[in-house]
Amino acid sequence: MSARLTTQSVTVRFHGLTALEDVSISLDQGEILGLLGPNGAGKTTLVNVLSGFTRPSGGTVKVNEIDLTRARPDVLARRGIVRTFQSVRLFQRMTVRENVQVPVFAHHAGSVEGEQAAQRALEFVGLAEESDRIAGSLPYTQERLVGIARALALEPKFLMLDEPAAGMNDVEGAQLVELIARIPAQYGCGVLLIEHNMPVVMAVCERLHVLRGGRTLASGPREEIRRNPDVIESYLGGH
Ligand SMILES: Nc1ncnc2c1ncn2[C@@H]1O[C@H](COP(=O)(O)OP(=O)(O)OP(=O)(O)O)[C@@H](O)[C@H]1O
Repeated sequence: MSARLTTQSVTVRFHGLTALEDVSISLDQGEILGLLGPNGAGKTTLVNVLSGFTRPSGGTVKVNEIDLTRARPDVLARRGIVRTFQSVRLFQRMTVRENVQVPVFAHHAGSVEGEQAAQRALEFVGLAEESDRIAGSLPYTQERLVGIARALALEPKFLMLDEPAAGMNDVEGAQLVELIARIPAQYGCGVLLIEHNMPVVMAVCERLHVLRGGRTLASGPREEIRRNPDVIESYLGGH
């Protein structure tokens, strides 16, 4: 059965600052949902809540009917909820392959399946031939691809990508779009994509959820969001 990841009325407060208020989203396996909003809108905080790095002050996180609101990141990863980070930190002296294997082996220590999953992920992101290279010698874009391969090697049901194209040039960004678009078919997972680059978002996301000031501004199919006057005024600015 296909699974659905949801938040229901999630609120996060940090010492008086409300980072998220009453945010409800859903992500189905097999779809790509774009999460948009200006700086400070609460996008990363929502991903932190979904991946267990931040406990919400209110609301729930569920996969189907299973409540995972207070689950730790490793528990969520085992249940197939995996995220990447805005700034990837690789083990500089390890090889590319070892970097991808580390999280996999944390789940199934040293297994053949784990090795195979890491290999598949490296092939998928186009880095199989760089597997034996020392991670510290990789250019920036490839470093970011290793971060995505790491997450994919866990064979997630739900993958959250936090600004994966940040710092890439247009050609690299376009290649990444093509790669992200293939993730649901290849891995059968749902993808939550945080991305500021509007052409990237519009190219790969069927549905969008827009945050502003920690609240939901709009949510719906891409074409509807593109025409939404509130979104145009407050965020898209004519893009
Ligand atoms: N750990 C924290 N402690 C205090 N305030 C925080 C913390 N994390 C985030 N915030 C605040 O919560 C708000 C939402 O931040 P968040 O990083 O989620 O926004 P964002 O939409 O991801 O922004 P950006 O596009 O800049 O990454 C901001 O005002 C931020 O300063």
